[in-house]
Amino acid sequence: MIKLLRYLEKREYLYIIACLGAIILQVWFDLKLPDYMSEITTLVQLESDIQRIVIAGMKMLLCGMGSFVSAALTAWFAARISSDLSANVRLKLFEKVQSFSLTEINGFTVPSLITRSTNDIAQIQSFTVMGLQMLFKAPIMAVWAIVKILDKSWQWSVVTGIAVVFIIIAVGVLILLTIPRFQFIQELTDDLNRVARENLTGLEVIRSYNAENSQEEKFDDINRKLTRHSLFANRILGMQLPVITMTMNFLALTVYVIGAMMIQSAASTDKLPLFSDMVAFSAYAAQLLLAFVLLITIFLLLPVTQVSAKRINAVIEKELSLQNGTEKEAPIDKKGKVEFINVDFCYPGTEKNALENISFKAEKGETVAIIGATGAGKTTLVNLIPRFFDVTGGKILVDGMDVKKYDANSLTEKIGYVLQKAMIFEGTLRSNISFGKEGADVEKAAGIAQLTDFIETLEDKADSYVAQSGGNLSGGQKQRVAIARAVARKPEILIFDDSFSALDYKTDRKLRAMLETEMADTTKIIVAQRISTIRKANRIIALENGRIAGCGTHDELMKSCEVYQEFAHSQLSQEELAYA
Ligand SMILES: Nc1ncnc2c1ncn2[C@@H]1O[C@H](COP(=O)(O)OP(=O)(O)OP(=O)(O)O)[C@@H](O)[C@H]1O
Repeated sequence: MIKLLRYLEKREYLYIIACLGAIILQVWFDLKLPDYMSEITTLVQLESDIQRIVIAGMKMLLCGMGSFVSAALTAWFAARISSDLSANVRLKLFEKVQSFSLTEINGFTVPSLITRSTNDIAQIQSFTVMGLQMLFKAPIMAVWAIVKILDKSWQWSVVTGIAVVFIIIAVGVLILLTIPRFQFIQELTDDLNRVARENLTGLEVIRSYNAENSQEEKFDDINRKLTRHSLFANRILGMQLPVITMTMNFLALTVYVIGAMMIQSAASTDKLPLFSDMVAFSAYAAQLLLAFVLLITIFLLLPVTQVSAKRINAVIEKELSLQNGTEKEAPIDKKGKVEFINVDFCYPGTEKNALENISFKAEKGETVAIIGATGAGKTTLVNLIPRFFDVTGGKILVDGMDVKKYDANSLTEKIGYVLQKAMIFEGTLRSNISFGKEGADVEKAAGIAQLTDFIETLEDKADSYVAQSGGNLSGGQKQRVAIARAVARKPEILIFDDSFSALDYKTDRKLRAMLETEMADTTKIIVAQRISTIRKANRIIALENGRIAGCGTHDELMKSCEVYQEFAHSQLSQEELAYA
């Protein structure tokens, strides 16, 4: 938690000082108030002038108002500081996650990164807002109140001491009983979110398989557990206030009983000061108890917050597995050239190489295709070019320079990557196509990606609204938007990871023809399952279990590569080849 405080800025430290000032003021007002109570009691007993009583009453009222104003100021400053701190931490976390490679993201997992950026930060924020008020106020209040009561009577001090010990134990036990439950509740909430999310995203599948009942059972099971544990935790926690009130009442009663006995046996001149002291003492004792309740609450909540702080720090301090290079450009002008030299790759945490001894070249403007069975390593291979992962053996050169030497932005600037699953952002078709490239020629890119006909049917053309994840687009439209986005960057290298699979044969053919003419100088690396898509490639790499089974043109592979022949024969009977 302390580590996170480094994200406070100068302005917030000033707020902390102001907050501290407001707290001291509030404690002063709170503890000054019983003095006037005692004064009024004495004045009433002595049947003094009503004016003096009113003045003392006014002072008491002012103390009450002063306490209210300083408490409000404390809350204002605390809210400001905690909001600023969480905003700074959230930004830091976001920036760090942006710099992660897939290794780190897979290591933490996406749901966990989301929870850390939301729930864990919310926990820090609520602890800070509470902590700032309690952590400062409680010790000041406790010490001040002890100083005030010590010179009164040792009998009163002893019963107050007993009440303090009792309340520390009672509140402590109650909180300790509930903390593990709350941690469990957090896990169950995650589970509930997971099932609810699965339900919403898989609605069509659930309906078409009549699986509503089994989904409902899953939900019901977690929901029941959550309700049971929440009920237990809240019932226990609900006991806290009655225990505190009961202890305070008992303390007040005992102070009055002891006071009554002391007054009875005191000399008549001491009776009145003793009575006033008793009134003031019970008010101080109540404040002292409250201070300890605050302290114990904050100390017991600290471990839970500590867990959140550790989870956040783990992300912020995570060492990047990919070190960014410094070179912006390769020393020799070989634009668009990609070369794999004896590349091996093994996923973190696995033992078997996903790729082994991969070597091939793609010259500027060439089309190199990669084909292979499911799990052969096609996606893994193309993911290594923009450095989503680093090779574990051999090297990859882009424009003649090792990809590890490039500054990350300079490398990605050269590459237009279309993922297997098209990623669409909420916005417009235009914002999606020009994504990451201001001033991109959206209409031209849309033309190459065979989107123009579709755009023309829309009322707002390229400025038409696109829902989150492309919810209002078809699979093929999404893929074409993603292709247009990659093309709009005018990259040196275009990578298509099975990006034509959702297109009909005719659109696929037209799109490839446009790529050949309009992007003639761009190197194209195409992962595909259809022979028709890659038949005309300059080079085709047939992958089998992470190794190259054959490399050459379609005709060469048809003669020499068994893996490729199997692919071709399985598709020859289909219309596909005829369209190629
Ligand atoms: N993040 C990962 N961690 C561990 N192993 C992985 C990971 N991603 C893929 N693999 C494994 O690496 C191998 C190659 O996977 P890859 O996704 O590259 O195959 P692919 O040829 O693209 O398959 P498909 O055509 O089905 O997309 C598979 O055995 C897969 O299980």
